[in-house]
Amino acid sequence: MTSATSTGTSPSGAHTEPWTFVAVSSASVKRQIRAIVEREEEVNYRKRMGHEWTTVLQPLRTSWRKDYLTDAPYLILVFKQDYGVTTNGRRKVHYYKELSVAIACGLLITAIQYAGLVTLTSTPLNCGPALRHLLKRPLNEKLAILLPVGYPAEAATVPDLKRKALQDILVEVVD
Ligand SMILES: N[C@@H](Cc1ccc(O)c(I)c1)C(=O)O
Repeated sequence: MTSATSTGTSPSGAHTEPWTFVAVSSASVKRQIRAIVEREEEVNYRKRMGHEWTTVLQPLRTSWRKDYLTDAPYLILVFKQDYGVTTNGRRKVHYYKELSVAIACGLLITAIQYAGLVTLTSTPLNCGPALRHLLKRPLNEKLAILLPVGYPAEAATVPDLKRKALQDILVEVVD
């Protein structure tokens, strides 16, 4: 809850706040989300993604099986609002909506981490409409990301990812 509050302070194009955060703790809804995601991801991994994509993911040990969707106490689904609707029913343009939602997701991930919890950035391919429907979200909302949130399992391991060196990511322009 606190994480969503801090994320709601995120900057957005023309301050249109083009996001909706859906926090799911219901075990039965989490089960339904898992069924939708695993059904699509199995096809993604087996057919749609192709050899190059699945090969590059191998060190990260991802797969179509998503135990975390029912293990995690919370699933936060972030929806991007393609446009807003004013109180008198008119459409409101949402400027820079992709970038605004991406910034908000970054803040949310950071807030979760600062709260002592963990998450992962999951991007259920081709599941947006079914998840939007399940969660009764309106047509102007598109799923941007799904974050399972909780404490790490005792036996959890994470890949030992190396980061690019500072000189490879920072270009300084000085007088
Ligand atoms: N959406 C899939 C596949 C996936 C996974 C990790 C990743 O960095 C990338 I790029 C894609 C999934 O969530 O498993």
